[in-house]
Order: sequence, then structure tokens, then C-alpha cells
Amino acid sequence: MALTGLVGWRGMVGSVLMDRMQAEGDFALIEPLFFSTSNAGGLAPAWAKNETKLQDAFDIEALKRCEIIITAQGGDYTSEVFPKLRAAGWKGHWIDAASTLRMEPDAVIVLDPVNLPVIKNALAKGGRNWIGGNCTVSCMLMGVGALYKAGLVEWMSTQTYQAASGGGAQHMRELLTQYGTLNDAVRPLLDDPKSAILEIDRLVAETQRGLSPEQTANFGVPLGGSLIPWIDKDLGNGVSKEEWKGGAETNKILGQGAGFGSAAVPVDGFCVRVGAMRCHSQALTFKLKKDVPLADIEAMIAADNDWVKVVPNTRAATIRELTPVAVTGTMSIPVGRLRKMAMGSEYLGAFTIGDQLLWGAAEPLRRMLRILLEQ
Ligand SMILES: NC(=O)C1=CN([C@@H]2O[C@H](COP(=O)(O)OP(=O)(O)OC[C@H]3O[C@@H](n4cnc5c(N)ncnc54)[C@H](OP(=O)(O)O)[C@@H]3O)[C@@H](O)[C@H]2O)C=CC1
Ligand SMILES: N[C@@H](CC(=O)OP(=O)(O)O)C(=O)O
Repeated sequence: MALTGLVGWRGMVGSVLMDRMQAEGDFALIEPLFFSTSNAGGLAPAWAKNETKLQDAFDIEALKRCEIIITAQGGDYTSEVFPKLRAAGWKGHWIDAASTLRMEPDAVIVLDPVNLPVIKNALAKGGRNWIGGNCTVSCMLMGVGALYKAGLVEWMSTQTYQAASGGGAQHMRELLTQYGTLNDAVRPLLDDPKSAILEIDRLVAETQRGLSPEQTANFGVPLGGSLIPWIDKDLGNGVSKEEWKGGAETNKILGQGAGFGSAAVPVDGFCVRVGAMRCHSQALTFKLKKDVPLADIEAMIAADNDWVKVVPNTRAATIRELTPVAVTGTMSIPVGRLRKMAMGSEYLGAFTIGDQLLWGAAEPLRRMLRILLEQ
């Protein structure tokens, strides 16, 4: 059985990964070795099998014992440890949730329901670095990858509605704390059915603008009852890093664009943080290369993988099935609001949602582990 190192297993992404690995019986197929950056020598989790002590996640010799390492510890850890491990001659498989290595020429962004041929091709050539994609990109491609696979997309524009969890656990807490503070500020008025709504609104705005630095420490500004149209770094050219990833990672996942013989498909739009918990939603506009009947498009999307689900473009179905609340904690990737747009019959609109901790982070990693184990 492959000795498999697990780093970052108790974080938010790591915990979701551990749940999925247990649910799918992955631990029966590996010899797990649990690592910690903060508690080496401490007790490994109950499902650790033989090794009951946590290993030091910075100990290169301990890491070198593993045939496979899966990490959800974050980019700083990857930057510090990965180069040292390779420099020490380690030839194992590195599976990573962090973005650090994604665009390296020898790394594959893994999302096997979409790019199994790209993964298999890299494996055959001796590839060893397998990196999970950006959550927004992975969830989008799980939903509408069929259109790309069919070569139908001339370009795509995205408008995202991204959950607090994308920033990490502290961001989720901060959002909820802000909602609580807003509610506290207006509760007496809410309890009085005769109170004026504009007075409630004024008090909410005043409270939002008066939130203390501690209450906005993670997002920098209020998110509860508001939104933030910028995610990740400022690239200095008017584009956020999250928006850049949309184009760069989509094309790399599909094995097209720079470095691969075929042309990149332009993908661009705006990435916006909203007050959702852990589901990223996105409105998509496609320019298709040709006019394809809507029924054919729906059939193509529905048949693409086991998790995508076409939601009928009706009000009732949309509000029931196409919301973060409906999708959170599930593997389902609904795609709805599918319709031809007013600009012409080659313009297609769609709306899709995914749990950014499942398909957006943990699931592609454990599926890559399975691919390696099944070789
Ligand atoms: N959050 C997201 O949406 C996504 C994150 N990623 C990647 O995954 C990385 C990890 O993200 P995320 O899981 O959100 O990070 P977390 O902050 O939840 O966990 C990261 C590490 O922090 C340490 N830690 C310190 N205090 C605690 C605590 N109270 N509870 C749990 N862990 C604690 C743990 O390391 P130790 O046990 O060694 O002390 C843990 O592995 C990110 O940096 C990013 O690269 C990728 C896609 C999406
Ligand atoms: N940037 C994403 C979360 C994330 O971790 O992305 P990446 O894996 O590309 O760094 C968000 O904030 O919603």
C-alpha cells in the first residue's frame, strides 16, 4: 500500500478532504502518515491506522518516506517545503490544493471529470506534480465543461458571486459576526411592526460604516449586507488575480493555450465576494462558434458527468434548486438559467453553482490520489 503523507488535514479544506476520503473508503487503499506544522509528536487522528504520532511537516527526511503527499496546508507551506523536497531527490507524487505551483510547466491542474486525458498524458510522461484548480474555475468547468470539450466556445464572460469560505475559516466567522452586529443594531425596530423601514435601513448603513477594525480585519471592509467586487491580489492592470485565474487556469486545465499546441479561449469577467457561506455562484455568457439548439446544449451539459444537473429555466425550479443554500455540502453542480441571449442565437447565458470546498478544493485532490493508486 502506498505510504501517503497528509499535510493540512485539520484545516477547513483538509477536514472536508478527510470526510470525503473516509466516505469513499480511500484510507483502505493507502498507508496514511499524518503531518503537522504545529504539533509534531502529537496524536494522529483516530483513522490513522499504524502511525499514531503526528510527523513534523517540515522534516524533509520524514516527507521523503512517502510515495505520495497530499497537502491542503496552503501556499506558504508549499513554497517553503516543495523545492527542498525535490532538491533532496524526492521522486514521489505531490498533490496540492494551493495555487503556488499551478502554472509551473511541469504541473497539471487536476479536475479529472474534465481533463482526464491531460492527466493521463502527463502521467505517461512521468508527471509528478498534481495541483487542484482555483475553486471558481473548477466549479465552472464541472458545470459547463461539455461546451469546451465540444469545441463550441469562442469566448466566455463570467460574473461571479463568491462565498466567504474562499478566504478561509476566519472570513466565514467575520461575515457571521457582521450579520449579528447588524441584526443587534436594529432588533428593537424589527420587533416593532410599525417601525419605519427607512429608519432600519439608515441604522444598518450607519452600523456597517461604523464596524470596528476588528470586525472587518479579514475582508478589510463590511461584507454582511454588502459585496466586494475584488478578490485576491491587484495585478496592477485593472484585473484582479482571481479574474486572471479564470482565463489562465481554464485553458491550462483543458490543455490548450500557451505551451499546448491549440489556441486559448478568451475567458474574462468580474469576480465578486458576496455574503454566501461556502458556495461559489457564477453567471456565464458564452459566444458560441455556431448556433446550437438549446435542447442540444442542455443534453450535452446533462450528459457530461455524474454530478452536473440541468435545472429547468423556470422561476420555480431556479429558486428551489439553483441557490447556494440548495447546493451547500453537496457534490451536485446545478446549471440553470440556460437561454439564448438578446444579442443573437450564438450567445448563450447560464448560471451555475458549486460547493467551493468540495469540487472547488478537496474532491479533485482525492480523485487524483485514486488515479495514482489505480495505475
Ligand atoms: N479556503 C479555500 O476556499 C481554499 C483553499 N485552498 C488552499 O488550501 C489552503 C488551506 O486553506 P484552509 O483549509 O482554508 O486553511 P485553514 O487555515 O483552515 O488550515 C490551514 C492550516 O492551519 C493550521 N491551523 C491552525 N489553527 C487551526 C485551527 N484552529 N483549526 C484548524 N487548523 C488550524 C493547520 O495546520 P497544522 O495542523 O499543521 O497546525 C491547518 O492545516 C489555502 O491556503 C489554499 O492554498 C484551495 C482552494 C480553496
Ligand atoms: N481565491 C478563492 C479561494 C482560493 O483559495 O483560491 P486559490 O486556490 O486559487 O488560491 C476565493 O477567494 O474564493
